Amino acid sequence: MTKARTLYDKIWDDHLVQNNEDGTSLLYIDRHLVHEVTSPQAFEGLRMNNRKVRHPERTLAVVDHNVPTTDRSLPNPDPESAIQIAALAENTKDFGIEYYDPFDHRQGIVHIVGPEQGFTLPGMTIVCGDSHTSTHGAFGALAHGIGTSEVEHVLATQTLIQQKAKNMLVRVDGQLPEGVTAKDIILAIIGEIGTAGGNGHVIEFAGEAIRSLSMEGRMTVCNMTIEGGARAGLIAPDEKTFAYVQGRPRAPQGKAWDMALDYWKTLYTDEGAHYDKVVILDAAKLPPIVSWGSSPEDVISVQGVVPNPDDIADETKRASKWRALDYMGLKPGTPITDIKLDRVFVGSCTNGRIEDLRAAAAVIKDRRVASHVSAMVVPGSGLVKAQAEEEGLDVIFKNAGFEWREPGCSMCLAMNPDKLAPGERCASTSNRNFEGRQGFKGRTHLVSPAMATAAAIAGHFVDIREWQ
Ligand SMILES: CC(C)[C@H](C(=O)O)[C@@H](O)C(=O)O
Ligand code: SF4
Repeated sequence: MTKARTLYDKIWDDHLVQNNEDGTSLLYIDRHLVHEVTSPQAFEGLRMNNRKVRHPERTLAVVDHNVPTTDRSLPNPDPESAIQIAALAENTKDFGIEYYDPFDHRQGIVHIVGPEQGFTLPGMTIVCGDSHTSTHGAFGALAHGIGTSEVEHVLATQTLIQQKAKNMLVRVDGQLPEGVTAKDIILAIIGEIGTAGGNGHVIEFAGEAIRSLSMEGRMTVCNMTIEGGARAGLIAPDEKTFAYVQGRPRAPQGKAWDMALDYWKTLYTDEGAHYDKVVILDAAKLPPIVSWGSSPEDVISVQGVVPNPDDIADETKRASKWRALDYMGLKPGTPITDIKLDRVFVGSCTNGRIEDLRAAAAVIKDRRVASHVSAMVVPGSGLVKAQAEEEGLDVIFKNAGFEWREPGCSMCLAMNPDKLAPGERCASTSNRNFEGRQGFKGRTHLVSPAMATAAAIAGHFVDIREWQ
């Protein structure tokens, strides 16, 4: 009998080209996503070595981090960004790679575009010079971020040198209460395991609560796996996955679809397979979550209070959490619902998909954004934007006083004109809250789309479970 294997083991084995003497392995890479920030030097390297892209048809490029989310027919206000975008256009043209430019209706955040196009498929190895490539693990693909020199390596060879990670299981049992979402699941997991909890592991998410999530929700969970320190996150594909993929522009069709499906159905962890680490959570006990500090592990229930770092035994950790509170301008014991906001951002590759925008819009019910709050909704892609507009969500947002923008990374990170001013406090549906992430001295609280929208209207955090 063959050894019981995890889903990670299976995908790894199916892509292994060779094991090297130094303990590393050469893996075949099925799909390579490229964006403007981490690719320029890689293309430069190819030019210098007179090399071609090995498989242009397995490579897809899109611009996202540097694009303004306002009218793009105007010149880019940031010359550096304009150079970066022009470089991607030129590189993809020179090397024969498909590229979605800022005016293409398919343009958007790379991790939203891949799945939308059916470029992301179960069982594949997927890389991108971007840490949140873990998002694609929601399809049962082994997907992880790589550095710029590795981007060059994959462009040139369609392979990657990797060290096999350990297997970790995070099982979320039971059903989520009303108002509690995929975002709260992953924030709770990171709160539980810490930002180093997944170090050296690939995390497989399983359990009833994960199975019950839509593909969008699963992507939210896998997106933030990287914030838990893991190499990648994985969810075994099922009927929901197949239904999402079927009919997408780059998905297999006809006989190829049937063959793919047969293979995809073998992608699950065998009974009795070994995990090096196991964490179990009960979904029914999860509240809506708000981050209070400058790390995604600094999380608490919306019903809680800002914790007191003096309660932490470890001196270094205590000092770092005091520093976080100082940066955030918060005092221990303050109820989370007393925290007032200046800005609200709904978007990013964590929560910029259609389901997220629907959840946000549903909270509004003819109310308006509080007068002291400035709020914006940034669809994750042109296709998400078009779908939302078809459903009239843009009108709901605009009538409530939200800005409705063009797709891109936007205020998830301060690499384009959407930034917090120093001292501004933001409820954000993105994934990172470290110092300066959304702008110099900006203060970020990570929350779900419904929580962010309710906070925009109330002007402070509210418990979405009590929202009428
Ligand atoms: C700019 C890019 C390299 C970066 C990443 O790797 O994740 C960005 O997308 C982020 O979210 O911080
Ligand atoms: S939306 Fe944010 S997290 Fe996602 S790729 Fe862009 S910058 Fe990175």
